[in-house]
Amino acid sequence: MAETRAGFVALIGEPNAGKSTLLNQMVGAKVSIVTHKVQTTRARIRGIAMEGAAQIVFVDTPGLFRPRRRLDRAMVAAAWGGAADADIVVLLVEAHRGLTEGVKGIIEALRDKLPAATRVALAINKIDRVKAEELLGLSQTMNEAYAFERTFMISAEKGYGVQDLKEWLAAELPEGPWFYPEDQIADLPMRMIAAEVTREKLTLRLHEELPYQLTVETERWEERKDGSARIDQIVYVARDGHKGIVLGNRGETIKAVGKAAREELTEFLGRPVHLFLNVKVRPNWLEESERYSEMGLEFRDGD
Ligand SMILES: Nc1nc2c(ncn2[C@@H]2O[C@H](COP(=O)(O)OP(=O)(O)OP(=O)(O)O)[C@@H](O)[C@H]2O)c(=O)[nH]1
Repeated sequence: MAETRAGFVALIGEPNAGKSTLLNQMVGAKVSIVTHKVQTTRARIRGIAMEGAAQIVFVDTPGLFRPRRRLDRAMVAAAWGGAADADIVVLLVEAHRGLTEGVKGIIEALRDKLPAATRVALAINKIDRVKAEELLGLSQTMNEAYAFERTFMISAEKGYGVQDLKEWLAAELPEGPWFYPEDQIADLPMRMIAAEVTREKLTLRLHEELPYQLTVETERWEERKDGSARIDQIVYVARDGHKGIVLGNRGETIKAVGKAAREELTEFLGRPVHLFLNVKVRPNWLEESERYSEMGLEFRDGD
């Protein structure tokens, strides 16, 4: 059997560049649309693609725009954090817009914010919107602005060039075991999305009180015969005191969070959801699993 490979790929680009469309093409599931609704500051998984013996884990980078407000700045910092942790970064630009001010800003940040060794490829998207001769000029202009390791011409919507990009990524990722068993990938995005929804509701409810050291995992997902879904999640906190904050007075905080999350999930899935939240204290979870939790990966002892 061929050597397995696995790694993280960050897709970056201006809003509207086509990141979700490209992801859907490569992952083959409409998962990224949903995650739009959930703005959080951590990098997380947008989707996982298998290509031959390689597992490509796409991490999300919340919009890389020019930040004005403090919150926006924090999100952008987190986005670059996600990119810095990636094995390969792919910058997606729009063929008909070219080297815009926004793209220039991103390129500047590529130099300033990422370790020098970071591998960066360019994907010129929406090539269906321009003439072939314009593309060569654009490719040259872009490569003068930054020394990209490779340049791909694609149309995420029509699927042109997407397979080439995917095969190249697969071949370039480090050798190593997969992060997920192949048969778990199918429902993984849903589990993660569900965890993100709950984490978002906790954030909304707790504001500054929210313990930084908090993570949500979907532990169980059961499809029921009556068409509803039962979802069990664990909210991990690092200290006893944090548990009290998350539960709230007589459990009212966690109840409200559960209700809001259940309503959103019910709407999203289009069927009834029974959501069970359990708050657990696990003092060292952050140290045990830092890289994994930052990436939105589930971490199990002994793995
Ligand atoms: N013509 C053309 N349109 C495309 C292509 N790829 C994406 N689009 C369109 O561009 C728009 C933006 O695509 P998205 O995939 O939502 O872009 P995004 O980068 O995820 O956007 P944000 O979530 O705002 O960051 C959508 O209307 C897509 O249909 C392409 O290859 N050709």
